[in-house]
Amino acid sequence: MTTSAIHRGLAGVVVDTTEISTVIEETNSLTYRGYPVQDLAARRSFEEVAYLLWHGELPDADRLREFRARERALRPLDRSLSELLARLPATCHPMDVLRTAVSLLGAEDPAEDDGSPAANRAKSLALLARLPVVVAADHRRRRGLDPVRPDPELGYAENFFHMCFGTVPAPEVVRCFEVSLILYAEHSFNASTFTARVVTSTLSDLYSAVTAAIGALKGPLHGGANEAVMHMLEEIGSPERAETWLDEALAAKRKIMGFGHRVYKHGDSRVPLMQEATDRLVARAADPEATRLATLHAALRQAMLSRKGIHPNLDYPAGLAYHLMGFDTPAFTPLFVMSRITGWTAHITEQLAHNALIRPLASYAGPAQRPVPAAVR
Ligand SMILES: CC(=O)SCCNC(=O)CCNC(=O)[C@H](O)C(C)(C)COP(=O)(O)OP(=O)(O)OC[C@H]1O[C@@H](n2cnc3c(N)ncnc32)[C@H](O)[C@@H]1OP(=O)(O)O
Ligand SMILES: O=C([O-])CC(=O)C(=O)O
Repeated sequence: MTTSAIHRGLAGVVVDTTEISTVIEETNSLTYRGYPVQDLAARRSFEEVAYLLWHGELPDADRLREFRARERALRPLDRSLSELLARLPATCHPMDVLRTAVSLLGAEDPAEDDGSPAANRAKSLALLARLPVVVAADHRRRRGLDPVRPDPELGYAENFFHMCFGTVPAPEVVRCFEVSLILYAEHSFNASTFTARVVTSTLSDLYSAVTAAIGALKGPLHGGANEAVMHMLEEIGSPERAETWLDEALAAKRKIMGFGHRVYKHGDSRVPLMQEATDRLVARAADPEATRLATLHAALRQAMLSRKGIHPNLDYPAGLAYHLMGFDTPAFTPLFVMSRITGWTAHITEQLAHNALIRPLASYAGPAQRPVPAAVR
């Protein structure tokens, strides 16, 4: 079948409506359920933002208390998941660990899968509570350390540091992490969210949609870029090499990780806030290595702008921030998952509420119809 217009990568194609968030390219702005994300990041916790994305409104004090209590109670992992984690090869990428863990959680979920909004919200909350436990246990496993149990006295972000490192850093560091979680939570029909919606549109289950979304986020053109940014900074090595490295990389037609965006062409609305938070981490560290990395980071950003006029996306400052917080580079994209699970699952619910099977057309470019030759004997 031929079609008149082909939109490779679905660029510029509007495929559905959504009430969850909007990215306004012209004004470099992003709102979640109508609220500017910068204001949410300045005034609200990640748990409140998760509630907002799922329920459409911010929680009042009672609802927030109940939501937090339920999230904390759901954190502990079943033995089977802990055993599975221990059995995976140490070389397994943390995104593969997470994808496998979600698959197992789906296989073991005893809940009747009626796909109702209430059932899906309960599964979403369980994933929100448990994914950090998996990410932290895997982070420690790769360092040869035993897992640290979740602490129900600690908030979402603090508990995650506690499970990764056995301690909770200064409040400014926790806040910087929470800002990253809020900024990463939701971004309309990006590739991984769209993947989740495609899977959901076949009336498959929530775990299948999330497993597929993790696979889509892993790629370096999407969420995998935050990890790739750190590898790139390590490859460049020093601020003095930034310009020469960039010229060579562009001449070799390499994509520069953490730069460019399908929707924002004049800068990612989330970058200024994340960059400020990262700058605060650098100042706090007061460490020559952190200063050197930050200088290199700024030099590459400047060079990319002057050579190509291309701005950084959220993965650029987030990658450096996660490094400065002490996380291992391969764990950066799983941190993105811990946040985006909120957006993905909000979209799964929305897709189901007004479902239409997602099935585009293709313009055929293969050989014309021809007879099948006789079988070879
Ligand atoms: C949270 C997120 O997922 S944000 C995105 C994270 N991904 C990255 O950082 C990976 C690097 N960036 C990229 O590969 C791209 O910018 C994408 C995939 C994000 C967006 O791609 P598209 O919307 O398809 O932009 P497109 O590829 O058409 O780029 C337009 C032009 O800018 C160039 N360009 C865009 N981004 C980059 C980049 N990071 N490095 C070098 N050149 C780039 C393209 O080569 C193209 O140039 P051309 O017109 O001479 O061919
Ligand atoms: O919107 C996109 O295409 C990618 C992105 O920034 C995100 O998912 O946060």
